[in-house]
Amino acid sequence: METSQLQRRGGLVSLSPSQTPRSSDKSARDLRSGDSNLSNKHDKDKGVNVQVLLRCRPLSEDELRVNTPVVISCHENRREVCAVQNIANKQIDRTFMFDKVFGPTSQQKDLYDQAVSPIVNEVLEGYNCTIFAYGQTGTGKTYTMEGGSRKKNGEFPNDAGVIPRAVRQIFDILEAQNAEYSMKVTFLELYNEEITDLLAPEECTKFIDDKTKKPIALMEDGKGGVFVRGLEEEIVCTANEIYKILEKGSAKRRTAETLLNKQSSRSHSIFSITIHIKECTPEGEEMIKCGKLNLVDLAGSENISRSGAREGRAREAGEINKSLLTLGRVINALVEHSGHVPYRDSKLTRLLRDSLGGKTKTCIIATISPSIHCLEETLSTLDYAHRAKNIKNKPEVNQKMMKSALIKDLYSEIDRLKQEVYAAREKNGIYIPRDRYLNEEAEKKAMAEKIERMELLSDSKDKQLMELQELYNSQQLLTGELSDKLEKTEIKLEETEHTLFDLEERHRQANATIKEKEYLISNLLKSEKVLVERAFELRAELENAASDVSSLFAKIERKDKIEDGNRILIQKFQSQLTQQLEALHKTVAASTTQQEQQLKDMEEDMQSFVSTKAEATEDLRGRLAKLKTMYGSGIKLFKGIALEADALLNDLQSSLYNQEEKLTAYAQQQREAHSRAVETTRSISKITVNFFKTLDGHASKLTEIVEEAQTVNDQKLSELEKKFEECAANEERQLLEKVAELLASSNARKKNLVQMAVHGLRESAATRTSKLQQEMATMQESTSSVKAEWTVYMDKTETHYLEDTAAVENQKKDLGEVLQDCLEKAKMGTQQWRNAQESCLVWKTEMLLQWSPLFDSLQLDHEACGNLDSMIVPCCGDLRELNSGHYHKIVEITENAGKCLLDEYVLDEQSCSTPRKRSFNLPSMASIEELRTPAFDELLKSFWESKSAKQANGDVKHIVGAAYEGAQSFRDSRVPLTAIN
Ligand SMILES: Nc1ncnc2c1ncn2[C@@H]1O[C@H](COP(=O)(O)OP(=O)(O)OP(=O)(O)O)[C@@H](O)[C@H]1O
Repeated sequence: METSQLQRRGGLVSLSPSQTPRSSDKSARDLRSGDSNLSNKHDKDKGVNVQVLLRCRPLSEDELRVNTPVVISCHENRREVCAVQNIANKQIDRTFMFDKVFGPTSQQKDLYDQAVSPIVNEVLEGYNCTIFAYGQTGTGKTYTMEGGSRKKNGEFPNDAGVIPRAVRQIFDILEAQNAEYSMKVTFLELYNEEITDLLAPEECTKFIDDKTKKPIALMEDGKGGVFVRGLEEEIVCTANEIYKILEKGSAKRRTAETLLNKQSSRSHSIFSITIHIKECTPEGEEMIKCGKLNLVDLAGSENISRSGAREGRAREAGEINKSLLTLGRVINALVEHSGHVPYRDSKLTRLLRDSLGGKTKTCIIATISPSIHCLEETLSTLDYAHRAKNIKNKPEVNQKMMKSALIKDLYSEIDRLKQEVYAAREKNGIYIPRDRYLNEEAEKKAMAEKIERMELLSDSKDKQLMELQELYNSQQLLTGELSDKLEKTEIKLEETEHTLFDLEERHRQANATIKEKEYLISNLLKSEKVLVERAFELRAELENAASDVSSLFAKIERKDKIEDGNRILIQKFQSQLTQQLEALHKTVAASTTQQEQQLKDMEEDMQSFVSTKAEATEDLRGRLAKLKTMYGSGIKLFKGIALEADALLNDLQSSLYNQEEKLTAYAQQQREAHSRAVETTRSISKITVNFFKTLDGHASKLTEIVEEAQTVNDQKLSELEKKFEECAANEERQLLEKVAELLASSNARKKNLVQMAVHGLRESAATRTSKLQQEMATMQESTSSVKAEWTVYMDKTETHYLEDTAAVENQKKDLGEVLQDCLEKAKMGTQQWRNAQESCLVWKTEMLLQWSPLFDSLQLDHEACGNLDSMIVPCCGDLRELNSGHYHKIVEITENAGKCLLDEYVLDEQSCSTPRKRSFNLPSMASIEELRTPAFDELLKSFWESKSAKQANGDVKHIVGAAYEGAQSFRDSRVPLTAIN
């Protein structure tokens, strides 16, 4: 009954609802128990470190689905957490040690039993304890503090968090102890630096978002503590009541869906349980023990961009982060023992002031995610929590109050309130009890003094305010400018973000391109290597080709040398030919001159002969005329003349025969000489033609060699070109198309180079060949022209020769004709002479017949054969007969048609038969008269006088009898006489 009364009265405890029961309370100080004093002193002296637990949640289903890598490993036994970090491709492990570590597989119960349960016990011992969860959004703070699901059908769920478990434990202990207690709970929310009472009645909460509604103020109690004015305190008697309150309060909490948590708490929440427990001292005195448990669920620290917070949510996140930042700064200051701890910078730190560096026992549960995507925040949380470990609190157990004192306090309070109510009800004015009035007056006085001081302070503060106002204004302006700038900067930032995004995209693309390029480059390097190898091979091939080309050049040089030798040979041959031709020319000219000379001589001879003959003929004519005259003048003379004429004619005939023989011999000689010359010329011509043929053969061979060499050259060059093209094609095929652009130029250059070289070689070879061919053509032309000239010359020479021969033949023919004419004429003369002789003989015979006595009386003096008296000349055929004196010869020369005929009549004196007649043709002579010339006589005379004539003995076949005086003219005559029969 008493317990329930206490419980019911719990809300009347003088501590303000949010006010932490403070061990330093003046009223309570005297009521401290001796035990508590001891333990408090111990804690006070040493200080107790804030207990830091670490909890790592398991990967969510979504994370498991996408196989999110885990970078956190928890070693619960070693109380270590290891974060695997990858910086600049280097794996760096960071290990943090905490008071307790709970891995992803840890259960709510484990955490509670190991870490929270002892704290709850301490609360029941009279300590103020705070448990708060800190960590990145979505890492399980709410899950840890409140739990996953609510109690169903009265069963306590496995995933129930710290708060329900603590509530249950408290009630379980209190019930087990059968203690008298009162318990009250408060549940507030700190959202955007505004405190909201989550347990306020509905009417109030529906205006919670109303901006005009004054928010709940956080007040200083003047003793270093803070309290929330007007915060609802719910007095609870059972655990279920608390659960309901919790449910109701939690439902009111501001949550929102973020990228990292579907139901993210956007505010800090503080759930406080204050317990007053009645205790009895051994002396039987009733004491009241007070303990308070603050269960704080902080909003998650978050990366705004990663959590996807925008606009309002971004501001939220900003505020959350701001309060957490202040919390961090407070922790830092406490750890570093800085003089100033910036509790006042945020409401969160003001509310938690006693829990951090104060007299409260504090436990921080740091929650983290094992995902690689949260590593940055996880490390920050780990750093943060690890640092917080060093915060030292000086926990003090709350002073126990005697129940009577407490009741007394409460009664006085009630009285005060009653008097106030009474005064207010009875009087129109203000009525307060005298004591109170006095007290208040004193307080007023003190207050007035204070106010005075405050006013002075206020004045100075006003001044300061004015200054600050000015400063504020200027700052405002500055802020305006800055906000403009900020806006611009934000716009710029946005643009920069866009640009950055683009740049990142580009960077990504560039990276991809770089990778591609790297791949390409590696391929390129490979192909380059292959190319280099190929280039080496090609170089070797080129060197071979170069050596081929040089050997080709050497061949061409050799060929040039051969050609030069050929040229020299041709030149030599030309010079030799020219010499030979000159010699031939000279020979021909000499032979021509010789021929001409011979012809000249012949002409001269002929002329002399003709002239001689003409002279002789003239002489003969003269003689014949004389003979005629002589004939006419006397018979005596006739005989002599006839004889003379006969002799003359015979002489003439013989000389003519001689001349004919000589002429024939000369003609023969000429013919032979000519035929020899012709033969020589022919042989020379043959040799020359042969030489030209050989030359032609050589030239054609040379052309063939040149052509062969050119074909070989061409073949080799085309092979080289083909090889090179094949190589190039292979290389090109081997290379990627992308490399082709790079290589195309080098290939083209190489190709051009080789083509140019090949072209140049070809051109030079072609020019050389064409030059050679030209030379050959020129040589052939000159040879053919020389040949043609030679042929023309030969033809001309032959024609000339033929013409000359024909002319000679003609001349010979003419000569022959002239000779024949002469002979005929001589014959005619002889015939005429014979006729004349015959007629003479006839006449003589007649004469003999008539004048036989005359003949008988004629004494032939053979010794004096030249006797002009002798009319009968001995016969040329038989001198012995003549010498015998038995024969008499009568010569008769007749002339008929210009031809002389000499008839010889031989008379045998002894038989006196008819005289034998022999006829001879004489060279032509006009008349028998001509025989009687002094030359003829002289001829005969010399004839008779010469020994040879005397010793002739029959060798002399023709003797022309003539007058002694005419013999001389026939002596040199070479015209032979021809016997007719
Ligand atoms: N240890 C755990 N075991 C199983 N599930 C967990 C655990 N911790 C967290 N979760 C789950 O993770 C999700 C997010 O947890 P919770 O809402 O508690 O995160 P939070 O830190 O409170 O986030 P916020 O700061 O945004 O409020 C919840 O669905 C919760 O069930």
